[in-house]
Amino acid sequence: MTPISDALDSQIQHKIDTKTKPLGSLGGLEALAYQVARIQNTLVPEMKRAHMLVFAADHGAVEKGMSAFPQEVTPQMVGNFLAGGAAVSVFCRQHNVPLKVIDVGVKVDMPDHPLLAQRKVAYGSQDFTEHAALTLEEVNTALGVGADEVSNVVSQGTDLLMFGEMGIGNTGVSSCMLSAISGQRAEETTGRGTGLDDEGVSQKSAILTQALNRASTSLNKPIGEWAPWEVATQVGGLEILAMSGAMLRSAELQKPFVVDGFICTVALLFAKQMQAHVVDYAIFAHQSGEQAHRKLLNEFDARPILKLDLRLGEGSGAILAYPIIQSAVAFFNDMASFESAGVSNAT
Ligand SMILES: Cc1cc2ncn([C@H]3O[C@H](COP(=O)(O)O)[C@@H](O)[C@H]3O)c2cc1C
Ligand SMILES: O=C(O)c1cccnc1
Repeated sequence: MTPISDALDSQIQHKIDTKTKPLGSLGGLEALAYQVARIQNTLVPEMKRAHMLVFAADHGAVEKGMSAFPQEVTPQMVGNFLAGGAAVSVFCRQHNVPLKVIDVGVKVDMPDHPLLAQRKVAYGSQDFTEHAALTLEEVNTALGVGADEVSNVVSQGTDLLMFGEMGIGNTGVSSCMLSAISGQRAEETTGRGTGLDDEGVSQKSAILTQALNRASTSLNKPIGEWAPWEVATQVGGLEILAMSGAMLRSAELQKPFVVDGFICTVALLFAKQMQAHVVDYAIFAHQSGEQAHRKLLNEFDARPILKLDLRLGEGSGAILAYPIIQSAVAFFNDMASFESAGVSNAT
């Protein structure tokens, strides 16, 4: 992965600073314009075509009681995305962004649909309280599916990738991956997901602790010290890993991508274990209501665009941030400079 070129850095900053506005007054929008122009390595960036890829999969440990909702909601919601009735479908339609759903591991077969890619790696993961969640081959296949889907979209032409997920139980799987990578206990990383009460959260965190203890014993290593492939096989999820693969390929192809909520940020954390520079291409859409997200964002030094207490996933926060990213590029390209508009600058 080539690091982003710094050749235009001072010209990009100069272009921002000479617009008809007090210095720095467009705040976070300036940082966004700077990031997109740097990634595209141009003083005239484009932000006209974006694509949303939603990865779907199931999780064996859901049967132990990790979510407020039953597993059959995963395929039902995939149907809803395809029919155009889900939140992400509605917002993508509003902004003219094509949506594609990729089945990487839903527990049942999904009927064919023009917006669905049938890329099932397995019929869900194994219950990670009892065994490793995935084989190494499944992990690599899931990473590869995410990467392939991004290559397809990039070959059609795109300025921005957005990723989303659907998989009942995947806030728990994300918390477990976060604990395994960071060494934080499950109590610190577990949240309410789709709406568990306090008792439900304690049960979820006990399940995650059981999975982390089982895997630590089998690897003979404490959490925080596992290799990335150990994290992925022991406690990973197929849609989360597919998003990591998609992020890594976006960065390789020098395309910016939008990180949605907590689950998507954990996918980025995993991708970062493989390639640190992937983070330079990430635009953080929002701070989710899932409790561990704020701290995780701080660790990335991220300044999320929105803070709406969304706790939905699907890529819904990413698509909501899209018009703001477009506005950042629009001001950078189209606003007058003090010189062009004949406006006096600060003395
Ligand atoms: C109707 C419905 C639509 C959703 N859309 C996204 N999610 C979100 O909720 C799930 C994660 O939460 P948990 O870990 O608590 O199961 C994921 O599928 C995520 O995309 C949904 C969940 C439900 C119930
Ligand atoms: O922040 C997220 O990604 C999230 C939170 C709750 C439920 N689903 C997703």
